[in-house]
Amino acid sequence: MSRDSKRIWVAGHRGMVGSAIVRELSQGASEVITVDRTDLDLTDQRAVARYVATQSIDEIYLAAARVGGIHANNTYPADFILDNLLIEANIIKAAHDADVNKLLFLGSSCIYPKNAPQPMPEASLLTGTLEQTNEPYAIAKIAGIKLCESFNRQFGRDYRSVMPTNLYGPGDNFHPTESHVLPALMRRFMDAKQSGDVEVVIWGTGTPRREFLHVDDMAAASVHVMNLDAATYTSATEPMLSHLNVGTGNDCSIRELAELVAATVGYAGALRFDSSKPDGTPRKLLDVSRINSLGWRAQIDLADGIRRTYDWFLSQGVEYRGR
Ligand SMILES: NC(=O)C1=CN([C@@H]2O[C@H](COP(=O)(O)OP(=O)(O)OC[C@H]3O[C@@H](n4cnc5c(N)ncnc54)[C@H](OP(=O)(O)O)[C@@H]3O)[C@@H](O)[C@H]2O)C=CC1
Ligand SMILES: C[C@H]1O[C@H](OP(=O)(O)OP(=O)(O)OC[C@H]2O[C@@H](n3cnc4c(=O)[nH]c(N)nc43)[C@H](O)[C@@H]2O)[C@@H](O)[C@@H](O)C1=O
Repeated sequence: MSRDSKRIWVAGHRGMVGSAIVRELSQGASEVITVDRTDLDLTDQRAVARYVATQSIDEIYLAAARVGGIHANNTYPADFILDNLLIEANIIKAAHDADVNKLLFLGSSCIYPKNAPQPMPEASLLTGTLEQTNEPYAIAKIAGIKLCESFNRQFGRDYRSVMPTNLYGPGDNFHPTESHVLPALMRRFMDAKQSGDVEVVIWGTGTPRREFLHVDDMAAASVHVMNLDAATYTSATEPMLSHLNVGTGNDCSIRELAELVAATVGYAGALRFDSSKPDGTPRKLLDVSRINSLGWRAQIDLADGIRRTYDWFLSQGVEYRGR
């Protein structure tokens, strides 16, 4: 079958990353297929098997997951481990059974040990203990990598994995407590500006460091990795036979991020750090030398990405909290 006639399923197409992957793929000649959660619950093994068996799929982008920030992960650990294990196991098994040979699994940089060397190379996987606030989610994501790796080893499949750093952009979740830091602060600063509040509370000490990648860069990286020829991907991921990091290679402190978001929103009040809230991992910066050497590099600078995200957020109307 020629590449032009590929039929590609994007699982999680309504999410921030899935919708960006759909936008990216729509620029090419492939046929992109999607199915709403109301028609297919991805935690339902039989339903997923039926769907994949009947769709003549060539490739799958597995961007569906239960996702949330530090508070959501810490509050709903059972949901985060169980839903993610079910979704990835159901889709990967259904893909294999239906002879879908190519799949891209999206993991997360939280798979690496809490005190991994910085920047964190792919080889630091399983070399130490995980951050407590998201251990259940991280274990599910590690299981996803190992599912792909194991189907490759046992059955010769071409199931690839990418480990994104912290992402942001259009389609993000702006919920006040369940979201990630960047959209949470964007909304909080906007609300504070509108109501004239003299200070805004930021969780934790402000000292943890994070790396932020715009979701359009993530979508471009996903398609880039999926389209590498098999020999290139395999040699790039050795000796793990599994995953590639995706990030910018730069990080900043939460305080610096907060200052940047406040400036973008135009909030001029004070920042108060609430150290009774968890900081999570002290630093999460990915070593992106492998993916860079394969011809992909992040394009969107953080200040520009935050500005674009804010413009998009404003365009959604004041009630928008997420999907
Ligand atoms: N956001 C981030 O900072 C990061 C994300 N990632 C990874 O990237 C991937 C995408 O994340 P992101 O786009 O941010 O997450 P979102 O929450 O924006 O999207 C997740 C998608 O999964 C779908 N989904 C969840 N559960 C089910 C289910 N039971 N049945 C059907 N569909 C379901 C959701 O459907 P619906 O919209 O209908 O609810 C949604 O479309 C995930 O694997 C995540 O772990 C990795 C690192 C950082
Ligand atoms: C993508 C990644 O996302 C989560 O891990 P995280 O990197 O800790 O991401 P976060 O965005 O939630 O927090 C980053 C930092 O920011 C601080 N912070 C300040 N104020 C707010 C705030 O208002 N909301 C949030 N969420 N954090 C805040 C917060 O205390 C922390 O120090 C996991 O789900 C993990 O599993 C995962 O994969």
